[in-house]
Amino acid sequence: MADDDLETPPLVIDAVTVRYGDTVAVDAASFDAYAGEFIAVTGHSGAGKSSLLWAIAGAVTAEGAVRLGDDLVTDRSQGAGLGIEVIPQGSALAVLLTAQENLELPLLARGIPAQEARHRVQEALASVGLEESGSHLAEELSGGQQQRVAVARGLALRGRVLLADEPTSELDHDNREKVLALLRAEAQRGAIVVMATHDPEAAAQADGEIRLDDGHLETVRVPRS
Ligand SMILES: Nc1ncnc2c1ncn2[C@@H]1O[C@H](COP(=O)(O)OP(=O)(O)OP(=O)(O)O)[C@@H](O)[C@H]1O
Repeated sequence: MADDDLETPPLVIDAVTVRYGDTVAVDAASFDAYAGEFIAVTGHSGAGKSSLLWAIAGAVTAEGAVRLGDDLVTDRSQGAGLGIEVIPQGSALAVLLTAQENLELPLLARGIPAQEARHRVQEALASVGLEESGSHLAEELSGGQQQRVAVARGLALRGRVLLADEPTSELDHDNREKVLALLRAEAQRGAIVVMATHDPEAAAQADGEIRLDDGHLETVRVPRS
C-alpha cells in the first residue's frame, strides 16, 4: 500500500535475529519507530545494518517478529504490499534500462496507473536533480548519479516505511544534503524512514540513532529526546 495521506502505524521490531549459517548477523534486535520519524542505523562494516533492514523488509528469513501496526511482515512481497520500500545499498539498478524505466517498472508492478507513474517518475528524478537524465541508460550514469536514481526510485514508491541502505555513500556534500532533506521530507509526509549509514554527519541529521555492534543493538538517541 502506498498513500499520499499517510497514517502509518507503528513499526515494531521484536527480538529479530538474522543468521547466515553459523554467523549471527543480527542478535535479538528490538526497537519501535513511529510515523514521522527518521532513524539512523549506524555501526561498523559487517555489524548487521543491511541484514536488519532486509529483515524489516521481509527479504531475509529472520527469527522474532516485524510488525507494521497489526500486520506481521512475513516475506518481501507481502512487506511491499504493506508499503515497506527499500533503497538498496549499491543502487541495484537494471543497467540496461534507462533511469526513467528503473523508476517506472516498480510503480507499474504495484498497479500504479501509467500516467500517474510517469508523473511520479518525473517528480522524483527532478527532486534528486536528474530531470535531464531520465533517458540515459543506468550504465551511462556515474556511481553518484546511479545512487540518486536509486533514491528517486525509492521516493517514487511513496511507501509507509522507507528503508535506505547507505543512500549517501557515493555522493558529494551538496547531493548528500539534498538526499537527507528528501528523506526528512518523507518522514514529514508521515512515513517512517530508517537509514543505515557509516557517515556520522548523516546520522546526526536523523531524529534518532540505533547502533549495531556485531549484531547487538543499542539505542544511542531516541527521537524527540
Ligand atoms: N548473504 C550472506 N551470507 C552469509 N553471510 C552474510 C550474508 N550477508 C551478510 N553476511 C554476514 O553478516 C554480517 C552482517 O552483514 P551486513 O551486510 O548486514 O553488515 P553491514 O553492517 O550492513 O555491513 P556494511 O556496512 O559493510 O554494508 C557480516 O558478518 C556479513 O559477512
